[in-house]
Amino acid sequence: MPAMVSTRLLLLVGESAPFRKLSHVCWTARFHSSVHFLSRVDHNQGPLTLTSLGFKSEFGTTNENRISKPKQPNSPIEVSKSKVKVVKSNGVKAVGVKKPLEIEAAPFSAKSFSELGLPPLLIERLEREGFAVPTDVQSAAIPTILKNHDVVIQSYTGSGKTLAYLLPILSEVGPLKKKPLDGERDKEPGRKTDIEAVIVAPSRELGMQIVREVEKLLGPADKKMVQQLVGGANRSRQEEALKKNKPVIVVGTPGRIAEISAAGKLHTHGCRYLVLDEVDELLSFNFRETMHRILEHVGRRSGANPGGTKNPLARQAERQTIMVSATMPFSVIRAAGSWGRNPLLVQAKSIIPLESVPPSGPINLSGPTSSSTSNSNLQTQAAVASLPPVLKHYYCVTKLQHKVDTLRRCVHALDAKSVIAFMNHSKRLKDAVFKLEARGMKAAELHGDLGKLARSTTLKKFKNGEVRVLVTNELSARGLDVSECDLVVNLDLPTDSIHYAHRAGRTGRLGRKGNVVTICEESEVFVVKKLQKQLGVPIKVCEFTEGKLAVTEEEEKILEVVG
Ligand SMILES: Nc1ncnc2c1ncn2[C@@H]1O[C@H](COP(=O)(O)OP(=O)(O)OP(=O)(O)O)[C@@H](O)[C@H]1O
Repeated sequence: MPAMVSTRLLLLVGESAPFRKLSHVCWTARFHSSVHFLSRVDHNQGPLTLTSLGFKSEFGTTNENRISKPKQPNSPIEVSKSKVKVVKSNGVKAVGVKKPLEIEAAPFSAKSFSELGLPPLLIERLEREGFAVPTDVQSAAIPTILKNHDVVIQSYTGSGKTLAYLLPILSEVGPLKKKPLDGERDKEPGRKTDIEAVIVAPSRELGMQIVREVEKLLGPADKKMVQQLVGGANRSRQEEALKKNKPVIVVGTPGRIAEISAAGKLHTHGCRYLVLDEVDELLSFNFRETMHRILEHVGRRSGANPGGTKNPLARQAERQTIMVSATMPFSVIRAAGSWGRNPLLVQAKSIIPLESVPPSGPINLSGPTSSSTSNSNLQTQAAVASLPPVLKHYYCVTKLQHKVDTLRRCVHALDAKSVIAFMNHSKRLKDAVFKLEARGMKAAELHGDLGKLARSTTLKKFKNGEVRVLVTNELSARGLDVSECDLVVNLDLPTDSIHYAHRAGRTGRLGRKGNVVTICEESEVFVVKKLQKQLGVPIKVCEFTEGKLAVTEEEEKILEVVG
C-alpha cells in the first residue's frame, strides 16, 4: 500500500510518464433518451468510435468519406452528413467513422433536457427553475455519466458544468430518480439508504453554492436529502443532521468530509458517485493528503479488498468518479487517469478517452503536440479555452497609490453594476474598501480570515446588489457564480494564466457580456503581455478619461472610445 500511495502522489507532480497516443474521434450525434452505451470502453482496441462508447449504431463505411445512417427505423443516433467533416491524418485520406473526425458545429447541443435521458420528474423541476435547454457541455456530459463512465469534464467558466454532473446523479439517486420500468429491476435492489454521492469542492462558498443548486431541484419537501459538510460551520450540527435526515448526497470541503468520516459519522463505503469539483485545485499540494484519503475510501464497500492488494482499478470499481474544472493541466489529466476507471474527457464538443490526451494538455486537441513541451506551455494549454469567448480584456497602467482610484473610475466608465476586484493580500483588502466607500461607492471585503457568517452575509449582499464592488482574494476566484457580475478587475496581478482564467471567469457567465480590466504598474506590463500570449486573447491597453474607457489598439495605433 505505501508503495502505491507514493506512486499516485508522484502522478500529481511529475510530467514524464509516456502516454500512448490514440487517434481520437469526435462525432456528430444527437443524444436521445434511448441511446445505448456498452458497459465500458475498451481503449486498447484502437480509436474511439460511437460503437466503442456503447452506441448501438450501424454505421457503414464507404470509400467516399460518407457516413450512412443506421438502417432501422427510430434509430437512436442521427448523424447529419453535412456536419461531419473527415480530416486527413498523416497524409492518408481518412475513410468513414474509423478515422478522426472534426466537428464543425455544436454536435452535442440537445434541444431539450428530455433528449438526454433524464427522468420526467427531474425535467419538471428543471422547467420550474427556468432551465429549458441544456448547454453544450451538459448535452455531452449527461448521457455519458448516465452510462456509468468515469469522466473528466472540462469547459470554460460559466458554461454550466455543475448541472452537467448534478443532473445524471439526481436521476439515479434521491427522490427525483428514474423509476424502474415495468419488468425492470431496481439497479441497486439491496442497497442501504446510505450516502450515495459525495461532492467535494475546494471552498465553503463553492460547496454551499452547489448545495443550494441541489436543494432548488429537490424542492422544499426533500431538501434535507442533501447535506452540507463545509469547514467553518458547526461540526456537531452537521453530524446530527447526517444521523437524523439520512441524506443521500453530501457536499463539502475536503477537510470537513475527511474529519467526519474519520470520526465514523459519515458512511461512504457504499457511495456510487464521487465528484471532485475544481479538480485541479483539489489535487494541488494544499489538499493532497486529505484528497488522497477521500479517494481511497469513498465508494469502497467494507470487506471489498481489505488487504488493499488488488489492482487499483478493481478497487475503484465500486464508484463512478467525476472530475470537473475549466482548467486541466496535464499533471491533473494524468492523476485523474489513475483515479478513475478509464475516464473519458468530456468537453463541449468532443468526448475522447483521457489516455489519448497528448502531454500538451486537453485543450488544443487539433494543434501540434510535442513530447518535449515545457511546463509553462502545459500551463498555457490548461488555460486556453477556459475563458468564455464573449469576454473583453483590458489593462490600464497607473501608479501603485492610484490603483483604487483607477478602479473607481473604471467602474464608472463601464457603468458596471456588479464588480469583483481581486487583490493578492487579504490585509490590503480593508484599505481598498475604505477608499472606495469614502468616495461613495458601496464596497465590501471577502476573504478567508472572516468568519463563516460574515462571509455568507457579504456574499448575499453582493448577490442582491447591496454591495457594488466586492474586494476579494483568490478565495472567490473559483466557481463563484454571480450571474449579474459584469466586471472583474485585477488590482494585483494573478500569479499565472490559470489564476487569471478563473478570476476572469466570474464575469461573462453563460454567454453574458463581461469585461476584465487589469490595473497594473508600468513595471508589470510585461507580465500582462505574457498572459495575453499564454491565454491567446487580446488584452488591450486602455485609459479612463472623462468618464469613458479609451482603448488604444497597440499594433494599429487606433484610438477608439467605448462609452
Ligand atoms: N441549461 C441551463 N440553462 C440556463 N442556465 C443554466 C443552465 N445550466 C447552468 N445554468 C446557469 O449558468 C450559470 C453557470 O453555471 P455553473 O456555475 O455550473 O458554471 P461552471 O461551468 O461550473 O463555471 P465555473 O467553471 O466558473 O465553476 C449558473 O447560474 C447556472 O444556474
